[in-house]
Amino acid sequence: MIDSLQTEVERAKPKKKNKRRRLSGPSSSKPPPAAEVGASHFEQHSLEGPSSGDDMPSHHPPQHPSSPAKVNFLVIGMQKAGTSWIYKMFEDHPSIALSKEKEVHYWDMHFKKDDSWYESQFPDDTQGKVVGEVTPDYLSMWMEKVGKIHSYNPKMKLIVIVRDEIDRAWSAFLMWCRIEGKDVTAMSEDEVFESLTNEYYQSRSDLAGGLQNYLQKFSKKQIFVADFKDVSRRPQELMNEVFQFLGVPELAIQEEKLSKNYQITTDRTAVLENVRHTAPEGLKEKLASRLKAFYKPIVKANKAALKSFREV
Ligand SMILES: Nc1ncnc2c1ncn2[C@@H]1O[C@H](COP(=O)(O)OS(=O)(=O)O)[C@@H](OP(=O)(O)O)[C@H]1O
Repeated sequence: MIDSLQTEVERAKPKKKNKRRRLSGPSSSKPPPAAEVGASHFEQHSLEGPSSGDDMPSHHPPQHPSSPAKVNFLVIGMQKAGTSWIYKMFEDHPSIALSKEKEVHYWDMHFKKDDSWYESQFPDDTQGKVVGEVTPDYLSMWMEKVGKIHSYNPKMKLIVIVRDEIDRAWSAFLMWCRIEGKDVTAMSEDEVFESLTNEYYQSRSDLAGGLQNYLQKFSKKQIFVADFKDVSRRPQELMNEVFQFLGVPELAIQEEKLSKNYQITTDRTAVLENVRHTAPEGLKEKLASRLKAFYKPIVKANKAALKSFREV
C-alpha cells in the first residue's frame, strides 16, 4: 500500500474532465502536508453511465477454462477499513485464488496495461477457484473506470468494508505521517485539521459517492457491504458471510489469525518504526468537534446511502 500509494501519487492524476459529484464541505484551498498526497490523486465520483441491471451472479465459482485467471471478485474499500485483514483471511481458502500482492491497482493505476498483465498478477492455477484482489482505492475511482470493470466482468462481485469516516481519515493520516516521518505532535491543530479534511481524505470517506457509481453498473446483489466493527467483534461470522457471498464453502479460520491486527508493513515503515503510531488523545479530543462538524454532511450522505442500499 505504502509504496503503491506513493506511486499512485505520481501516476494517478485525473486526466479527463468528467461530470463530478461535489463533496460537501469546504475543501482546503492551500493544501497542508497531507494534501500534497491527496489532491494529486483524488478521483471524485461522477454520475455518468447508464444502469445495466445485471442479474445476480451464480453462487458457484465461475469456470473460465479459456481464461483461468479471470478475476471475479474485488474488495474495493474503504481505505483503512481492514482491507489488509480481509486479504489475510482469504489466503488459506482452498477455493479462493488471491492476487500475489494485496493491491494490484489495475483499474485505477495500471489501466494502460492489459487484461493479460492483470491476470498474470494471480497464481497460475486458478481452475475452479474464485479469483480476487483487494485494492481499497477502487471505491473512489472515476465512473469511467468503474465501467471498465463492468466491461471486463459484468458478474464481478464487490466487497466494501465500511468504517467510521473520521476514524478512517485519522488512520490514513497517521499512515501518511509514518511514511513521511512527520511528527503529528509537532503540527498545529489547524494543520492537522486542514490535512484531515482535504479532498483526498474526503474522497476516501465518501462511501455514498462510491456506492452510487458502482450501483450504476452492478446490482445490489453483487455488492457485499461489511461493517469494520465486525472485523474485531465477530470476525469468523463476518468471513462466513463473505464466503457465502462469494459462493465458496465456509472455512474456520484460526483464532490467532482472526484476531491479529494486520497492516501492510514495508521496509520503509520498518525504518520509520520509531515514529509515533498514534496522535495524542488530547489533540484528537480538541479536534474532534471540528472534524465531526466538517464530516457531518459526508456522514449523513453515507448513512442515507447505506439505508437505501439495504432496502430491498
Ligand atoms: N484484526 C483487526 N481488528 C481490528 N482492526 C484491525 C484488524 N486488523 C487491521 N485492523 C485495522 O485496520 C486498519 C488498516 O486498514 P487497511 O488494511 O484497510 O489499511 S490500508 O488501506 O491497506 O492501508 C488499521 O486501523 P488503525 O489502527 O486505526 O490505523 C488497523 O489497525
